[in-house]
Amino acid sequence: MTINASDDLFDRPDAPISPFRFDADVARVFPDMVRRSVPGYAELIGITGLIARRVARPGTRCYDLGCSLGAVTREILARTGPEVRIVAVDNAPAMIAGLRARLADLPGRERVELFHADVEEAPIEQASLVVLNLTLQFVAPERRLELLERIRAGLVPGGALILAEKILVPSDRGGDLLTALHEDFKRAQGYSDLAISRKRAALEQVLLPDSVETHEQRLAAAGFAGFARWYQSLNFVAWVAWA
Ligand SMILES: Nc1ncnc2c1ncn2[C@@H]1O[C@H](C[S@+](CC[C@H]([NH3+])C(=O)[O-])CC(=O)[O-])[C@@H](O)[C@H]1O
Ligand SMILES: O=C(O)C(=O)Cc1ccccc1
Repeated sequence: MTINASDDLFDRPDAPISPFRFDADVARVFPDMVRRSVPGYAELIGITGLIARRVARPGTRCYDLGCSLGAVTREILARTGPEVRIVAVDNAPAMIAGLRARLADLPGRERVELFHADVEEAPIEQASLVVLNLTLQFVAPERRLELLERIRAGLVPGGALILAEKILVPSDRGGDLLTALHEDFKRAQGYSDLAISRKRAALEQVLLPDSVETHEQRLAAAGFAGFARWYQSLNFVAWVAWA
């Protein structure tokens, strides 16, 4: 599979039908799609690596849940020592296949284990870091707390969860402004109005964002002792939480 094609999926006459799926067409354009759709994506990945450098411990594992093509996995690999293992999980076959191909000639790849699995079924053990980078938003809302509880239970002392999400903004002047600015951002990245509105429709029943308050209440309810919000760009937010 050739990866790194530019994302014109939602402009094509054969544009993906709703609902949005992480299939081979999406995998092919994913790096371009995510970079042009998530403001500050590169920074999000880079700082995740810096957090990994601080919290990853020899003899433990770092989990990249919903790894797609492994941007987080590769960043953790670059920032951690030889005794740290990385477990990358995704339930989309095209993503796992794409990541396997990308790892083939990467130094340190023997530290990475790939799993084609649902994050809700993946065992989480001896974890010094678990990353949910733009993944929890695709898990059924009523099962999100259970997943966070399982993650917390799998963390070693001193371990951390990184959670990054598109957030639900209030329908008020500030929230509407963030939503409009996200569309402006996409337009400035070269997406057409048609592509933007088709993708919005395709994601509607699939990507179900929670508000900042819901996320923070859930982190507390899952038993995390504390958290810090370390990133926001428009309607994208990231936290680090510790057990
Ligand atoms: N239940 C599930 N189980 C396993 N995988 C899942 C599940 N639901 C969705 N996925 C997978 O989660 C990924 C979400 S993309 C993550 C970006 C990446 N983290 C990055 O840092 O580039 C975010 C986005 O596209 O907005 C996709 O690869 C899905 O197949
Ligand atoms: O495009 C969006 O609106 C997003 O929330 C980001 C995104 C990026 C890649 C796949 C799905 C959603």
